[in-house]
Amino acid sequence: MFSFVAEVSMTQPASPSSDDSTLVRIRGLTTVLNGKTIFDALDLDIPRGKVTAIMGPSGTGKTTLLKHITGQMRADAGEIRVNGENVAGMSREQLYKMREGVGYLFQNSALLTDFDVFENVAFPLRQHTQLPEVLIRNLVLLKLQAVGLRGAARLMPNELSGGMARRVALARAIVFDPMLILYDEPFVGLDPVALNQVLKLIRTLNQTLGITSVLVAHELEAVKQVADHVFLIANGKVVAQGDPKTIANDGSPWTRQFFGGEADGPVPFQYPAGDLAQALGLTGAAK
Ligand SMILES: Nc1ncnc2c1ncn2[C@@H]1O[C@H](COP(=O)(O)OP(=O)(O)OP(=O)(O)O)[C@@H](O)[C@H]1O
Repeated sequence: MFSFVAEVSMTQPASPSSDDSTLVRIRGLTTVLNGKTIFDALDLDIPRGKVTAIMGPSGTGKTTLLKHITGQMRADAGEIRVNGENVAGMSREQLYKMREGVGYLFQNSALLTDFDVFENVAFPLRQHTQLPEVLIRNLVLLKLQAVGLRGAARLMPNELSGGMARRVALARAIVFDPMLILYDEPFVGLDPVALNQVLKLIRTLNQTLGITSVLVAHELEAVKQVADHVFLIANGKVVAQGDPKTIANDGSPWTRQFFGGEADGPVPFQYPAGDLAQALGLTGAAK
């Protein structure tokens, strides 16, 4: 389970190999799941203090990549450095501390249904600190103010719209001022107004709190508005990258298929499978 808290751990000195402009450095990442190669010597740098979008066809490994970054899933080979520290080389305690510096926003918001908005945001503070009640109250109200929902503090999750729920989850994810926020499909199911509010919020938080943001998303128009840089991943590698406003027009078969929504192209429609006739027991049978 990811921690929502973030504190001092990410401020530890980075190793000499870390580059100040890169918060997450991925080299030669190789992952094979159930015999399928998900990442094939993937190299990728996530710039510090920017909004980076990870895009790619369904099943290409975007969520898996987020799990590798937090050490929730181990790769078969390669290296991931977060703030200069090698994730694979971390002890359980170091990993736990590193995760404390990461806010994670799930697609479904994952609010605790029996707690009101205030208590949802207060939850990580109560779980991980011994702060006095007055300080908890002030921290929670400030985070709710940041997402525009201080007035909704006493509402229950079932009284919130989808967009509001996502903003509450965001307030909770930033309650300890993380250095890195990972958003897994933050735009799914939002109406245009809520979508614009969430986009504005991601941008504002990124700028005002100096957070590094990584988002996995399929919506190119939304990504164009919020991201500084896009990585398009397919077949286990980065197949295109760049400024979101220009990447869609680079003319490569990958971007044409992915951003143009073409059914046919480098991404096969069929998940890899054996011979159909054999699977149906028809091999050798008369036609
Ligand atoms: N724990 C696991 N064990 C085995 N296979 C897994 C595991 N997690 C994911 N996979 C497989 O890895 C591949 C990548 O999954 P992942 O969820 O990372 O893709 P994604 O790009 O996020 O997809 P989507 O856009 O549809 O959400 C899929 O083929 C999936 O079936």
